[in-house]
Amino acid sequence: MAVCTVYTVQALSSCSISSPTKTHMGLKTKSGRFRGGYKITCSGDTIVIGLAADSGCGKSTFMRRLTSVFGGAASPPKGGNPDSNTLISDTTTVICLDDYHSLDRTGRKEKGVTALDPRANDFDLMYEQVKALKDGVAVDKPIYNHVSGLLDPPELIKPPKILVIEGLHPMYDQRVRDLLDFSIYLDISNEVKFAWKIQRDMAERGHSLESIKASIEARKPDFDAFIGGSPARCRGDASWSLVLK
Ligand SMILES: Nc1ncnc2c1ncn2[C@@H]1O[C@H](COP(=O)(O)OP(=O)(O)O)[C@@H](O)[C@H]1O
Ligand SMILES: O=C(COP(=O)(O)O)[C@H](O)[C@H](O)COP(=O)(O)O
Repeated sequence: MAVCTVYTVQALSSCSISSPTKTHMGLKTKSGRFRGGYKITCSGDTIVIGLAADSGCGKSTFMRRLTSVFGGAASPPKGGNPDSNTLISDTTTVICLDDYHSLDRTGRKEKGVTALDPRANDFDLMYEQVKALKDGVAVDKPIYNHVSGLLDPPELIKPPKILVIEGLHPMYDQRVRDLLDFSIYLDISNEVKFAWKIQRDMAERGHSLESIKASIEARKPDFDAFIGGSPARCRGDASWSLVLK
């Protein structure tokens, strides 16, 4: 059984959230029914949505599905880096906050920090670029390459109607958190997320089973310190649950 809890933060000044008669955003249960429908209405030009979760919890998968709900199939930037983490549809651009890692894989190893450690992430750049996009200004965003573990040359991101920032820490930095119009925390049980991570990291990122297991163990304390055990910094005051049996 997989248990998925979605926590939401109420909208900030320029936006409002209501439960409409028609579902605009929700999770589909196995029975095919949507639960917890929300309508997001914003007066600003770019709506910014934050999606937080640990590695392997299904953030990218969830966003691929959600972008098609918001309008059109999503694909990586055309003609760009094949290892880009960005997804673009007619209305929505999803950027992965791993692109703001300040340390690459070797750098993290040398310093003895995990990717979840705030010291491995450049929150100043994250804030500047999310703010610029929200203000309608294009940015040259770095790319963290999950295959090589290196930081690749930047890619141009133009301001979309809906900007989704997904990753480990969309709500950790107060300045970034204040830019969010709506935020979601995906809470997936260890059993499920570790199985998903192992399968994905072996198939798509070329990691060995042993190295993934070691990484999972090494990250547990930082998950508790900076994500799962830090509700004020990654979760809101409303909650939304889904149980898959
Ligand atoms: N809703 C789901 N149902 C079944 N498998 C899923 C689901 N979401 C994710 N997965 C599996 O988990 C793996 C990791 O998901 P991904 O979206 O890459 O996670 P994240 O972006 O949070 O690291 C995917 O490759 C996929 O196989
Ligand atoms: O925690 C994550 C988030 O990515 P995702 O949520 O997509 O798994 C990754 O492990 C880091 O970005 C480091 O990557 P690496 O695995 O290269 O060390």
